[in-house]
Amino acid sequence: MESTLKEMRGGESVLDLSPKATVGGGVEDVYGEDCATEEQLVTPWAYSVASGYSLLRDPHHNKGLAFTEKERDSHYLLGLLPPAVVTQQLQEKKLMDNLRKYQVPLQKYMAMMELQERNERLFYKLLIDNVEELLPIVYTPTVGEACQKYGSIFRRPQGLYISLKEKGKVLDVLKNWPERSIQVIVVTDGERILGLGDLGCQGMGIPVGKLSLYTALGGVRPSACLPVTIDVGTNNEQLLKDEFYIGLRQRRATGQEYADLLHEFMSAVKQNYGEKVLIQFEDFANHNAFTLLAKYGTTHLVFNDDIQGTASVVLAGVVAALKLIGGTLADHKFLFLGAGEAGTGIAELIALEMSKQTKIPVEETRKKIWLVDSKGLIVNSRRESLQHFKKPWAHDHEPVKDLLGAVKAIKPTVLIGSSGVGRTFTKEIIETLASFNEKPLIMALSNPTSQSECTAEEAYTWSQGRAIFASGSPFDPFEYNGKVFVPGQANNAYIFPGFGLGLVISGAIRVHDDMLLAASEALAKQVSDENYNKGLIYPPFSNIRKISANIAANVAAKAYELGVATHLPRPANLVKYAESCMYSPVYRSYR
Ligand SMILES: NC(=O)C1=CN([C@@H]2O[C@H](COP(=O)(O)OP(=O)(O)OC[C@H]3O[C@@H](n4cnc5c(N)ncnc54)[C@H](OP(=O)(O)O)[C@@H]3O)[C@@H](O)[C@H]2O)C=CC1
Ligand SMILES: CC(=O)C(=O)O
Ligand SMILES: [Mg+2]
Repeated sequence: MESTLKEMRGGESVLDLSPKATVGGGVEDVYGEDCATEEQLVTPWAYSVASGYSLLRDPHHNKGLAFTEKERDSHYLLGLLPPAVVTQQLQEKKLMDNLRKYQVPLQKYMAMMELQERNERLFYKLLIDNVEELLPIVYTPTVGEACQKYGSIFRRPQGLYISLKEKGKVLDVLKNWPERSIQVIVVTDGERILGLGDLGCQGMGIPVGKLSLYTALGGVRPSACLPVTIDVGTNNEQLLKDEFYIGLRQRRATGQEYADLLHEFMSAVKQNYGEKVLIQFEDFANHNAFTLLAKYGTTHLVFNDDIQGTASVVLAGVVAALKLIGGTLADHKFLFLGAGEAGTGIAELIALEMSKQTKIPVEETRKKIWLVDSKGLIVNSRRESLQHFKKPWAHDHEPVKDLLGAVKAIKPTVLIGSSGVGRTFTKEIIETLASFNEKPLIMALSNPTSQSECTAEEAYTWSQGRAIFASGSPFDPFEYNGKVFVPGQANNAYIFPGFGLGLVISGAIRVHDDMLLAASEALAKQVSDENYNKGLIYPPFSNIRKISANIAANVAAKAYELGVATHLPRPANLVKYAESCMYSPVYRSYR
């Protein structure tokens, strides 16, 4: 190995092989075979060229019937495939026809997961070309049901499972993952999966789904994506009793035990993959999410999708909606149902943007924003008992016990649902909101569809067709009084793929709030007059790769401006550069 490396570097030895040398990290010697001391244990990695039967079973390289005659001959595939040779387009047509025959969304989900494990490029070709049709399958709402039933539908493991049993060995577990050059990790501990609560280890469906969007929507290579589930147990009694449950059968570890495992994971990731790997926290409960973000925000490239990605997408929707509802951001009054990660994250970014636009301090602009939690309106008299992330929102007001009371008292122009509880925007609430707003903006963000604060039909009907409506999970267009209303999807899926791509292409080492604002601005700019005419405040997902390239470019530009970009020199045209970096699912020809 030493001589090979020496040859590669023109004869100059770059490794310190002295007995003192420690096991190295980073990209040069990720697995430490080269610089380990004689006493240290190493992983016996072997590279081989896939051919024959193993080539057909390798999802990264398998092309099924699309292998050409020449490839079949030179890769020992003769006889292993029937004679027909087809194009990727025909494979796509056949699979879409088959998928459309399934009546049950979960069957479609399972068919898509099987495809991902059988032929990765074809999976991404389908997802990219049919994004609006397949997003509700690989993502919300179906992924929620898949997580609930993950144990029963489990066939082959996807992603990396790190449980309390691996305490002290997390670095070794990372080394078991077959890919070495990782750029994006999405990690969950499964405690707040969408609005479905604690699904423990079965939350794995979320990092897997999010990362498939990183590739399909943002163009990050699949091999650079690593889904991780940290299993510290579950407090979900139903799962603990479920014979098919795939996780640790114990109640959740908390306190120091929890913090230690998370810290070991964060340290091992940095040691193994270096400084520039993006770690996206996903669907952690809020009592851990804010702490983890604050703790690792200064030492790692971390991003909390539920707090920050959601904030960026909602701010973009609100800014775009101003064209329809009128006024500036600071002219509006916001009321949230739900004061957790999503609610307070969005509120803070809106207040920040208002402050930037008006030059009024953020402590003042926050006063335009009100939040309701399970105990009612967040007001000053509750301050002492509030969790830290709610305190900035405790304004002077008498106590109000519920949302209807808050709508009447505050008279918001914008109503945002981030409670995780379905059907909480009742007829009376929407009618009251519509009674003092010509065009109320209603965003029912909670996922999956069952947890949406109201349906599109309810929002349009109860506001007599005046509401501008967007929701976290998709709703079909709805006809009211002869007019078709198209609801937008206010989901962080618009942001995180492009945001992550922007970090990767600039080699950013830290995330900054200004990058969230940059992403938001890029998204809002993509809404066209044609979209506005349909009542949409987001562009269609069918344009998502172009949208992601623009978001990535704006985020990367901000990273360069802030001096946290390490990919130098800065490419002149960042949109073109982002596009040129995107993964294409088209089959490659094999020699
Ligand atoms: N569309 C999108 O892109 C995104 C959507 N979401 C969705 O938002 C929802 C919330 O997520 P997140 O913020 O992380 O969750 P959290 O658990 O952090 O916050 C939930 C908040 O809702 C409040 N709440 C719960 N039940 C009620 C109720 N009956 N009445 C009033 N308030 C209530 C809680 O109150 P208390 O604090 O008193 O317990 C808490 O403040 C989820 O459904 C999630 O799927 C999240 C991220 C992105
Ligand atoms: C969309 C998302 O991240 C959530 O609902 O948690
Ligand atoms: Mg989430």
